[in-house]
Amino acid sequence: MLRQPVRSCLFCETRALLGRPILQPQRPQTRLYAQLQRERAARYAASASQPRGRSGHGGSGRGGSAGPRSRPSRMLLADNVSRPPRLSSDGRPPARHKPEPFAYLNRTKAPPGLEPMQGRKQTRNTGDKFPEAGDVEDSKKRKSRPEPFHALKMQRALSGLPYGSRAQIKKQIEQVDSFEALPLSDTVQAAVKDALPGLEYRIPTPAQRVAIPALLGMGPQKRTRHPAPRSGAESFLLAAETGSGKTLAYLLPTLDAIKGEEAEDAEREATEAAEEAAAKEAQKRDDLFGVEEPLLNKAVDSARPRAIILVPTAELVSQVGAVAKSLSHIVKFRAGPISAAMTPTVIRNRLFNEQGVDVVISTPPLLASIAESNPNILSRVSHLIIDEADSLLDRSFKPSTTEILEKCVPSLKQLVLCSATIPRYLDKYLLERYPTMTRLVTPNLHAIPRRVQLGVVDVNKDPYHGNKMLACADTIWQIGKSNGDYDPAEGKELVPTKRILVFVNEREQTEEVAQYLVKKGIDALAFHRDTDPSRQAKTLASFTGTEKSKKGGEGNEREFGKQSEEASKRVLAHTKVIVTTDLGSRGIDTVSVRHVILYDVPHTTIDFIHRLGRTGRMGRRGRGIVLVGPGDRADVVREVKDAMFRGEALI
Ligand SMILES: Nc1ncnc2c1ncn2[C@@H]1O[C@H](COP(=O)(O)OP(=O)(O)OP(=O)(O)O)[C@@H](O)[C@H]1O
Repeated sequence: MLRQPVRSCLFCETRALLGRPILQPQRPQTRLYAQLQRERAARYAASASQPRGRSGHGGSGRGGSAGPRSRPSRMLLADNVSRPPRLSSDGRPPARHKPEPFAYLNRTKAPPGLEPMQGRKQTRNTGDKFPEAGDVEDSKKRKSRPEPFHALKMQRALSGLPYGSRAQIKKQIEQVDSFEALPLSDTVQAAVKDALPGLEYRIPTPAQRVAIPALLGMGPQKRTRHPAPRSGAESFLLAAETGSGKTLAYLLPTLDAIKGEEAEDAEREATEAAEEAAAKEAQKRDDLFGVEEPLLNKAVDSARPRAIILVPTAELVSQVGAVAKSLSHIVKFRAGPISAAMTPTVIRNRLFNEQGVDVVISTPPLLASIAESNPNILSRVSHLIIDEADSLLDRSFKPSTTEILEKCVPSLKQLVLCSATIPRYLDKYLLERYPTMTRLVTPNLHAIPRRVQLGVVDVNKDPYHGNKMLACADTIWQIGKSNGDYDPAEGKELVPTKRILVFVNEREQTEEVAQYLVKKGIDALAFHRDTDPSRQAKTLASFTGTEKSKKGGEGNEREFGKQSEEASKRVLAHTKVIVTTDLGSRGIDTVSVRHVILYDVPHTTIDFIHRLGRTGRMGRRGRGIVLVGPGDRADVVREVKDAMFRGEALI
């Protein structure tokens, strides 16, 4: 009986019809190829005698378990595949008929005839030849090196300062190693010791070394593109990193200058009075029957300060006012700090004092409104200082700041803008408005102090699962519980209580986060623009180290402790927290703060610098912790962290 053929697929039938393997390659029968075919045929014949496997059409199974009638794999390599090609009689590889399209792959040297042609554009790696293996590696290395500030370049908020200029400034200020080396008068020198009594405070900071000689008209100054004008006020931009003593850097030369002016005025008045007396005497001698003129009381020169310092917040008014007051004991001048947090009576008494006022410290809106009703108040100002200039020339403060500036112009001798950052908008504005302005910058401008470390908490991970408030509370508990942060050998202030600043981006969040922290047994207070001014001062006092008396300190302890004890039984002892916005990040000298938590990733590097600048002040140690939650720019945080690690300036 004729055996029925096994049911097979179209593929097998077609093969049977053709009488040869259907996918037999149509290549020229070279000797090597013929040998390969013979070997394949033998293997095929051997496998055909084996029992049939599962594969219907004789193809090999997937995992390489070839069936009995399986077709040999087309991927099989010839046994002699690794043999080098046979050389011709002159020792060269046999000539090919046709150059294969991929024949030039994997070569490290250009084949003869393919050398670069004359006048052809050369490759970047080697200049005039085909890249060597080493060159290729070099270029790979160059390419693979991650480009710094990739994410930050997208926002690029700060104006740059070349590293060459930084090195030059560093070299220039190296020689000044004491306050005595600075061109300050003896009285001001003596006052420095009074204002900075600690032993560690004997060396001027880079900001002071750069600014003091320049503001006194001595020392090397870096001019902008245009030469300084012969007449009119001199203008300066003092930019130095946070916590670098900028207040004294502008205050000391200003006091020196106004004391000099005062002495000149007194001398001139004395000469004028002597001349007047001599003239009267002569007139009396000539006119025997003349009636003596009655003595008139000279009008008191009240509310006509010689210097004005503008700052953005009431807290800064009291901070700078306190420094000025401590200097005034020796330098002998009258300082009048005024802010909206004071009563109208206090403001009036400070400004319209019958003994006069020499230096007024104020916020721009308040002074602008006073100057509207009393224009005389700005008629004698010779020195105007705009502290935190990046804020005061920003949209919200700019109208009142420029109004004061314009009113001061007729008598102004020196304008000083002071800031920890030079944002690009400020740079542009100053180049247009004050093209001759002298820029006094420090070598570490825009870098976060070296002793500040940055940690990152990934809120998306366990155990927070995106809950930022929980992550914040947990971080604070960990800081509060740790005991390794306070090193008595490190600074004079051994802080028994840990002070932590938490920065949020939106004002509304301050209350929300503070309340949550209180629920978790943490002593936390919200600090924002709408906080009651007297409470604001109390809240900040223990953070800025301005609480002097024990009584005041106890008051603050009570202010802080009250809420958390009410809300929770489990209380984190010896830890105080302020939850604040950018308001708390400008200029406030929070010397006792060792930890700053960035609850939100700041919008720009400007905010990074100011917020992290509340810790690690004046060479102290500090730690910043960023909570990176869902939707936060982790790439920006990574780049800031890398830059801090390398000690580089942010962009
Ligand atoms: N030469 C000095 N040596 C040691 N400490 C100093 C010196 N000059 C100032 N300080 C102290 O450094 C601290 C910071 O000073 P200041 O507030 O002026 O810094 P800043 O540069 O204005 O900071 P910010 O940019 O945050 O406004 C103050 O406590 C001040 O007393």
